[in-house]
Amino acid sequence: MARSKSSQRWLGEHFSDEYVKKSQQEGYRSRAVYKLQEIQERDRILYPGMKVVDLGAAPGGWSQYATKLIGSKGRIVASDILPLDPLPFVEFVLGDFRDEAVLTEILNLLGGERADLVISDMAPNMSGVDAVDQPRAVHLCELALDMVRQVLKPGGAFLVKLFQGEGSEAFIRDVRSSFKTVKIRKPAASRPRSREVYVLAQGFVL
Ligand SMILES: C[S@@+](CC[C@H](N)C(=O)[O-])C[C@H]1O[C@@H](n2cnc3c(N)ncnc32)[C@H](O)[C@@H]1O
Repeated sequence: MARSKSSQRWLGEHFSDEYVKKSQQEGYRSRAVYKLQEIQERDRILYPGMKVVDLGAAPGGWSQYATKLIGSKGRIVASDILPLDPLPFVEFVLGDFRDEAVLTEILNLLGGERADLVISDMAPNMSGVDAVDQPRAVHLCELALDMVRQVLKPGGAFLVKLFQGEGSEAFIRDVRSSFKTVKIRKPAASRPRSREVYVLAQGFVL
């Protein structure tokens, strides 16, 4: 099958990327793991025994990394539209997180307790047309925030990928209305030319 110039460029960058090589050497399923690792090293959001919800978890790099830090007494409920090859200590819900049934299953797996942390690395399928992609991406973040308000315990934290552009400042203001502190992180593994940043919100106020 013929590949477009942009997909050829993506593949070229992907395979020469130092984080791709590192993830393959270290047995991680994605290069995205180094974004979470850098945030963890700075902000210490993961700790033993905690309950974590990982939205948009496939192929599973973030969940893999999180299980190492939360240990056997912790719990990870991961969810994605795409299937996830099983990971030890990770409970998985297949489906669109916007479906009521997915939310119900996540809540069931949390065993009647709220989560300490929700992480979301979700991104919509990009069309390449900014006027279409940006509102879609921000809307996904808003829906993730709605879900967070239903599953997170008071004092809990939320880490979410956001694309800077139209609507992103309004989303950050919305996050601020429910959390004591909100920080923006741009890890080294996040490609400089990408407008993606991570919003880290801590101290959830119910
Ligand atoms: C960048 S990947 C996540 C990578 C992951 N953090 C890792 O380390 O392996 C984004 C994921 O978001 C998922 N996603 C996008 N929209 C979603 C939705 N509405 N519900 C559930 N998952 C979604 C995609 O299927 C994709 O697997």
